[in-house]
Amino acid sequence: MAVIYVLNGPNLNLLGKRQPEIYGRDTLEDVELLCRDVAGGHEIRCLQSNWEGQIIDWIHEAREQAAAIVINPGALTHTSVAVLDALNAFDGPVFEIHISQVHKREAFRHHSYVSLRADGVIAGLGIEGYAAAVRRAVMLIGD
Ligand SMILES: O=C1C[C@@](O)(C(=O)O)C[C@@H](O)[C@@H]1O
Repeated sequence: MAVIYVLNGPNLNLLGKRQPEIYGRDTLEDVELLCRDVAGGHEIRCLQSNWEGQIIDWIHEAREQAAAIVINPGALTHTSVAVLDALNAFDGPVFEIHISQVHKREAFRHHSYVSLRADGVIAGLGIEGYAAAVRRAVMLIGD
C-alpha cells in the first residue's frame, strides 16, 4: 500500500478553535480520521507545522516516501515561493485544500503560489475538501 502525506501549515493546529465562523468546529484530529476513512487502506501521514522550513522538509521527505500530497499550506499559500519550489520537486499528484472559500475573502487570499503546481484545488468545502482530495489521490495511485 502507498503513503499519502496530508500536510497542514501555519495556524491549522488551532482548527476547531480559531475563527470557527470561518473554519468551522472540526479539528485536525477530525481531518485525520476522515482521511483515514476514505484512504482505502493506504497509509495517511497527517502532519502540521507553523514553520515554513518544516513544511518544506516534509515535502522533501515525501519525495522518498509518499505517492501523493494533500496540502493546506494556510497563509503560506499566498506567500511562499519556497513551498512551491519544494512541491515542484515532488513527482506524484498534489492537491491544494482550503477549508474556507478563499475567493470570497480578502483579495490577498485570491492568489496562490501552490496552485501553479497543484493537480487539483478545493476551497470552501470545510474538512470535506481533504476527503475529496484523498479519494482522488487513491484513484490516481490505483491498487
Ligand atoms: O490559514 C489559512 C487557512 C486557509 O488555507 C483555509 O484553509 O481556508 C485559507 C488561508 O488564506 C488562511 O491563511
